[in-house]
Amino acid sequence: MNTHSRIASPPASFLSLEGVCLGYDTPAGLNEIVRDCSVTLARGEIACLLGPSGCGKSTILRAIAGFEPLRAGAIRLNGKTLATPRTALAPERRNVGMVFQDYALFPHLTVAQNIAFGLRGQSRRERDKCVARMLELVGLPLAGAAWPHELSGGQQQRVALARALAPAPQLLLLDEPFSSLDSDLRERLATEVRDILRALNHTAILVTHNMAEAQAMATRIGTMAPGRPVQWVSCA
Ligand SMILES: Nc1ncnc2c1ncn2[C@@H]1O[C@H](COP(=O)(O)OP(=O)(O)OP(=O)(O)O)[C@@H](O)[C@H]1O
Repeated sequence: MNTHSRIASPPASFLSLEGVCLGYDTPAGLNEIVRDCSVTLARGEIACLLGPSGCGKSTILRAIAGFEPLRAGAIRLNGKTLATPRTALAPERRNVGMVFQDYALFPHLTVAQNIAFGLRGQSRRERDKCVARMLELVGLPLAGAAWPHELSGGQQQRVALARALAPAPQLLLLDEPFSSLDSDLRERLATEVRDILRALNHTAILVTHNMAEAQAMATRIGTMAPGRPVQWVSCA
């Protein structure tokens, strides 16, 4: 018997943060916000960052997206180095999508135009097909012609998710995407978004203050506290 066949191979690394340190320059010197954040995610994992206000959760997402320089460490995605203290791939070349707390839909564009916004390189036909697929995916198949202000908060957040997923990013970053919603809707939408991401085998990092939300969504939870390395636990 081939003994190697009985050895389970470790999950392939899709996203890795390796000893990442982040901070902001102040007149008094560097204000270090994130000290030594390390984690490796396989494709399809959903990681949640939990921690008190101001501990640096959004700073980590911004660094992955390309909007904060690394003070130490490295970030790699699907075999590509996104950032080290000496090199940084431009945000638009990272293939990373983001969803924020306030939806950030363009008010002067319809729902369909919002979703199509990141698809400018494609033909009209391809764009229309992708928009229809995304609307179906987030449960709003008839909302394409609506304006953002005609939708509820939960519907707008679904459109924001559709817009982020439309260009097929390799990684999705969600910064407290449910926090402006009431608690019932918040719970329902968290579960829906988890199911959508699972169906697509999508890798994502979610920032939240809410432990129940993290437990409902995550395969991995990173707990942050000021000045301490991020502590990661795996969820069943
Ligand atoms: N551009 C900036 N320049 C200087 N300091 C900043 C900047 N952005 C954030 N900070 C500081 O970095 C710290 C971490 O901010 P960050 O937004 O990452 O925290 P957070 O954990 O996401 O907080 P919250 O849960 O309130 O959104 C805060 O003390 C904040 O004041």
